[in-house]
This record gives sequence, structure tokens and C-alpha cells, in this order.
Amino acid sequence: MKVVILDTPTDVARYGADLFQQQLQRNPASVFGLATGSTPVQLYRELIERNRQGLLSFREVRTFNLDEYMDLPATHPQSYRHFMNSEFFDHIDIDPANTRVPPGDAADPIAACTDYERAIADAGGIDIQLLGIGRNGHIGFNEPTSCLTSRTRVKTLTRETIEDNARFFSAGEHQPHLSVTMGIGTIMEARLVLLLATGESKAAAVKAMVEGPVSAWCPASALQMHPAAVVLVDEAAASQLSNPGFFKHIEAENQALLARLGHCP
Ligand SMILES: N[C@@H]1[C@@H](O)[C@H](O)[C@@H](COP(=O)(O)O)O[C@@H]1O
Repeated sequence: MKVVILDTPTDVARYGADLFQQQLQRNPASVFGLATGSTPVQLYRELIERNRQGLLSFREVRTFNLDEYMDLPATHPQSYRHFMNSEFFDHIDIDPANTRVPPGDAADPIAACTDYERAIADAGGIDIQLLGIGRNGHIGFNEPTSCLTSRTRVKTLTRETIEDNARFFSAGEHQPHLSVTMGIGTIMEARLVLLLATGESKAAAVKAMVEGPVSAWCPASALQMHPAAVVLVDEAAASQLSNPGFFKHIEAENQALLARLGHCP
């Protein structure tokens, strides 16, 4: 996996936006897998600004989101559909009909998971799958002990996740205990996986993902087996890596080679 250590979360967002922009230059009708959470927000804002400046367009793009809560209406402020609309889709030139989230509100979510997988395949697969990472190494809602070849399915949220989320729901309000998430096998089929991690709270998960054994105990470690996994971290999220200088040296050499060959950085 390619680990790029950058100074700040803003540098992480800009580097990630460059990868999306380069992909759109190769194929304006690209298919993107998108993520929620706080980490990707700065990247979305960078892409919104570049779209506003006319540097890129999402007019022909199709998107599939990584995960969604079950039993939350799409209009609920805590639903990932609401998050994506308010943080990204409402601010770019994408056709809302081309944006999909996992079927958390389906009458039969189990059957709808198969449809979701088929829709991704029918779109030709995912060009860039954007990920965040949980403090325990989860990706999407694939929590520790998730099968490393799993597909889109219904998953139970951990007690920690439910407790972490409680602050977003009022007393007595239904709080989801289940989710629908792309599986790790689904994620691994993307042509490029782009994982962002920033802040000290992710340092242990980043270390386990990059240096630890490939293990269901750290679902993100599966990315060690992906041929095109790019991990963008700031100094804080990289702070527990054994040899950060090694990754910085590789990135400098890589950038110099691309510049010499006249390729996209
Ligand atoms: N289901 C989401 C994940 O997709 C996300 O990556 C993770 C980290 O979120 P944050 O980036 O806010 O730390 O939170 C949730 O569990």
C-alpha cells in the first residue's frame, strides 16, 4: 500500500482531490465510492470548490456510498443520505439520480443488498473507493471480526458505535442499531482505494492497518492485499508508524519520477 504522510488535514484533502480530478480527466463518467464521517468533509469542500471553478465536473459521474444506517428515513439529519446531500451532492453538478446509498430504508434490506451489489457491477465497478477509518480499524460498518471477503450486507453496530452516536439522537428517539454496509470484498474490488486518516485518535488504527498482520481484527489491514491502495495521513495520524521517513522518501522519489516522465503527479 502507498502511504503518503502530509503536513495537515488540508494537504490530505488537496492530495485526495487531485486524485479525483486526475480520474475525471481520464474518464468524465467515472464511478466513485464515497464515505461519510468527519474526515472526508474537507475533501468534499475541495471538490466543491474545484467544481465551482470549472476545473472538474460531476455531470456524468455515478456514486455509491459505503454505508447507511437502517430504519432511518433519508430525510433524518443523522442519515448518511442527508449527510451526503448537505455536505456534497447539493453543491456540485451531479445528477441526484446517479447517487446511490446502501438500502437502509428498503422493505427487505437483505434482498436489497444483492441489488446494490448488482448496481455497482452494472456501473462497471468503482474507479475510486474513498474510505475513512474508525479508531478500531473499521471501514464502513465492517467492524473488527468482519469477514475480509464480505459483500454488501446488514451489520449490527457495536455498542461503542451506538454509544458514540447517542449524542446525535434526542431522548426517546429511535436510534439505529443496525446498518447496511459495503463489504470488505466489495471495497477490495474497487480499482483504487483511497483511505484518509487525520488526527492522533487514528494513529493506532493506521499503524495496525499499515504494519500489522492482515487480520479481521483490523478490517482496514485487508488493504495490504489491494494492488492500488493509497493511504493519505497527516503527521498526527502517522505518529505511531515505525518509520515515517521511509514513506516520505518513497513519496519524494515517486514524485520525482513522475515529474521526470511528465506524468500526472
Ligand atoms: N461508518 C462510518 C465510517 O465510514 C467512517 O469512516 C468512520 C470514521 O468516521 P470519522 O472520519 O468521523 O472519524 O465512522 C463511521 O463508522
